[in-house]
Amino acid sequence: MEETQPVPRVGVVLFVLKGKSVLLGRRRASIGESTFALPGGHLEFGESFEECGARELMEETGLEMGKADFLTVTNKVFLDKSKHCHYVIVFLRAVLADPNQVPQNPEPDKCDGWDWYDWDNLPQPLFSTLDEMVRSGFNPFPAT
Ligand SMILES: Nc1ncnc2c1ncn2[C@H]1C[C@H](O)[C@@H](COP(=O)(O)OP(=O)(O)OP(=O)(O)O)O1
Ligand SMILES: [Mg+2]
Repeated sequence: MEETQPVPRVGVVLFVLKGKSVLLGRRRASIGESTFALPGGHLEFGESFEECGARELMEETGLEMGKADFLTVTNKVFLDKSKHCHYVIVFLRAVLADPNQVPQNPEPDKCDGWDWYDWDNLPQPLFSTLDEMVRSGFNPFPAT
């Protein structure tokens, strides 16, 4: 019988910025359980990064994405207790279409809820990839 080899997948993740804050939610999922993470998910066949980001943001938070820019990309192998997987993760910076929108939690099985957190006072523990970026001095805000 032919065995399916695991392959790398593409994730698109958003730094949604509002003033000096970023949108984070506490994950309820196999990878990064209980950590604070950015909204995002798997790139689907035929999607642009922006389309994927806007779709995942709507599915996970009910928020409508406004302008988005490419920030960076990482190549990450997760050796989680429950699951081993490999992602190329594309990070975008985005703002909301309407800054007064309030995040909802349409997928309570995947997230405890979304809120805005001051970049200078982020909650702990952060999702591993985000934690590594913050520790390395990464800053998602546009240069002023
Ligand atoms: N905040 C994050 N920082 C870095 N990588 C992330 C982040 N969020 C997700 N990823 C990476 C690792 C995840 O396993 C992968 C897919 O995202 P995840 O949120 O687990 O999928 P999903 O359930 O939202 O996607 P789908 O709905 O498409 O199945 O992307
Ligand atoms: Mg997700």
